[in-house]
Amino acid sequence: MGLLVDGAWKDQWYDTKSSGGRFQRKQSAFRNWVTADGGAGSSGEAGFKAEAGRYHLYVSLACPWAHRTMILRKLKGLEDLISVSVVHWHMGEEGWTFEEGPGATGDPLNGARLMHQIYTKADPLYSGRVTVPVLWDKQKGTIVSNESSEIIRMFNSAFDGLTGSNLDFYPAALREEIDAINAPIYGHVNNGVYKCGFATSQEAYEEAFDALFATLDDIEARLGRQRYLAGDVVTEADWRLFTTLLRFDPVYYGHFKCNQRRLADYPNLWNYTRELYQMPGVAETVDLFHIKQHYYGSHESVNPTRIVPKGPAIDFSAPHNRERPRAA
Ligand SMILES: N[C@@H](CCC(=O)N[C@@H](CS)C(=O)NCC(=O)O)C(=O)O
Repeated sequence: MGLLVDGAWKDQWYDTKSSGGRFQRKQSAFRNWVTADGGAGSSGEAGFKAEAGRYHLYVSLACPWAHRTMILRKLKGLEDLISVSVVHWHMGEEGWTFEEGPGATGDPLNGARLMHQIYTKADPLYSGRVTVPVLWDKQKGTIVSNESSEIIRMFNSAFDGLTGSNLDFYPAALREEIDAINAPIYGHVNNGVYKCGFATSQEAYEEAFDALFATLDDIEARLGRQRYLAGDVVTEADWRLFTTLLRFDPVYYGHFKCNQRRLADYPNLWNYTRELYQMPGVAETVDLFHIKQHYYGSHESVNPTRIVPKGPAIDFSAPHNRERPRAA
């Protein structure tokens, strides 16, 4: 684990000393947008027009942020238009690598050995963390974006003219509702589990833990009133939450000490997670081997023995009752 400083790699764990033991996630650096006509998006530069075969996605199958982009790529019918490289699950001293292994593809596109070489190819003097997902432009030879929340919005609409897809996970009429629910879920759940797991003071851990479970309690109640987070239809808010929920019992409950309750102890959340998992195409984006190997094997300060637990036994394919959300 490390980061780039003026284009040079430094092996360094997250700094929590200056923040009372709190893990603080840095802002993503590349914030351009692919758009239907190549015009600029809400940040960054113009010049990234949606075209078949032009863009490439770098992901880890372990990573919940990258997982969102893989789900949207699948559901929006973008698999033939946007190619993918999958990094090796182990993130060690050199960060993410293209070492080969089951489910890891290497980097046939750029021939890189390490993910940080993709960042310095885009910006030789880049300083910052080397994260996935990364959306790469083959034509310009640079990174379009390394911010998953924005990549999924590009996937949701920019390529519709090419794919003919009319599925909309960020419909105009629900945007306010989606943005309002995304905010606490990002802060207390998606990032909240990391704040628990990477805390280096008791106080920081407990603060994150309490906020996480208070938010899960709120969502549990909401899912007793309605089928999905923003109402009757699946939106990006559901996919953003899903990738964290999927990892909850296998990883966050134990490895990140998020153990007030298991996900399986929340009737609505657990049924909802299985419903989303069972939607066509979604299970194919899930790789529990990469997920468990990555977390337990890569975070040496959290799990020094790197032993990967065999359990728990979970059946994401078991029937759910979400046709009748109120009944739970
Ligand atoms: N804000 C980013 C976060 C991505 C992120 O933190 N990815 C993790 C993997 S789950 C990563 O690559 N971490 C490497 C590091 O922090 O050095 C996004 O949502 O795209």
